[in-house]
Amino acid sequence: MLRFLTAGESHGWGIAAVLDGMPAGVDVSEEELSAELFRRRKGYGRGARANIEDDRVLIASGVIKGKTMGAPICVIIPNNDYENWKGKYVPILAPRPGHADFAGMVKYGFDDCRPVAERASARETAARVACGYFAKKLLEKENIKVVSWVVRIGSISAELPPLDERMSKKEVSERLFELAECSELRCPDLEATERMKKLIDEARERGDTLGGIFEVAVIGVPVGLGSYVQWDRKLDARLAAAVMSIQGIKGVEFGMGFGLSEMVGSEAHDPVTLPKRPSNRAGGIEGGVSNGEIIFIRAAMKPIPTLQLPLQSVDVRTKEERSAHVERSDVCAVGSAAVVAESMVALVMADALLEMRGGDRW
Ligand SMILES: Cc1cc2nc3c(=O)[nH]c(=O)nc-3n(C[C@H](O)[C@H](O)[C@H](O)COP(=O)(O)O)c2cc1C
Ligand SMILES: C=C(O[C@@H]1CC(C(=O)O)=C[C@@H](OP(=O)(O)O)[C@H]1O)C(=O)O
Repeated sequence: MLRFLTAGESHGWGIAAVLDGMPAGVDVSEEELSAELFRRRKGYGRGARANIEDDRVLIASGVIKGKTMGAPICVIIPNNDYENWKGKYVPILAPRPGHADFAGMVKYGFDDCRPVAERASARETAARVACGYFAKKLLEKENIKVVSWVVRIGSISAELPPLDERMSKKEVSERLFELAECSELRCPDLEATERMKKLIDEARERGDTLGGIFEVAVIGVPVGLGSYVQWDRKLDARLAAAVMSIQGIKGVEFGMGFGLSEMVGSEAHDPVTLPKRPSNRAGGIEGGVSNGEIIFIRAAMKPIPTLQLPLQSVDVRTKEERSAHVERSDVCAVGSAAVVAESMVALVMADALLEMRGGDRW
């Protein structure tokens, strides 16, 4: 069983994670891990914090001579911003609508929302990406690859670029990913990227924020990961929970997802033909089990909750109406969320692979 826990607050000393259950013998490197962390941190629309952090990562345990040992892996990512916050306490007195502030404060009995904001923050996703890196390396040994790209920012949708009709779905996914890596928003449509950037600039000027939609594809998946025999073993349910757990994600669908509900069965389902099926409207999972096709996941992220032109809120001490707390923030982080989703998907896929194949060493 592959499992992980994270610890750490956004402006505390740092973020850490323990990943348990990685088999021995997987080649890993701090350089590659740092590159993954960079992919998450960068991106048009991110705030000033992204330039403060450099996400230098320490692998504190579980790796010897560049290979995993089968022992728990501990990763530590110091927060550079800690030096600027040390010894200071900035209370959050007016909960930000859309953030965890209000519900968290009531739940844990605080008299302001700062402790909530510190742990609810997506700074924690740096640790998820670190764990996801190890999962990706395990999957790579089985030629399974996880890729992602952004398809919408606010009201602007990407037109996915015309790709050669002779390309396989695998090649198409890989090409979309390559194009996404060239875009500051991780969107394969480079023309739409320019309009999306303008939309982000306009939102920033108005003191507003944006969300969007991204897609994740898992290529090279064998038949049989996950199971229909129990609800909590279904691969789609596990992947949906993993992606939904990312800060700001409000919807997840597989293949044609909600679109399938409008179709008749004869149009919706993918005929079974050998050696390959002609379509993949199911998105690679039937009955909670991978069916050998590419797994396609689409997820929606809501706009960032911290607004520079804030919504109405209430002072939690005086109970008087006032504007929500304002502080430094991202304007849009959909591309970063997509990288986090790749990591979460890789962790679920690696767990399902280990379940099916077993193995202490790889
Ligand atoms: C990569 C990433 C960066 C984020 N940056 C911010 C931010 O700068 N400001 C903010 O208010 N919310 C940000 N969020 C979203 C909040 O963390 C999230 O909305 C909040 O934790 C509440 O969780 P929920 O939206 O899932 O309910 C970010 C989310 C992600 C994934
Ligand atoms: C620090 C990260 O994301 C943070 C997530 C976040 C939030 O509220 O979720 C708020 C912002 O933090 P700050 O107020 O320090 O600028 C983001 O920068 C990161 O992704 O590394």
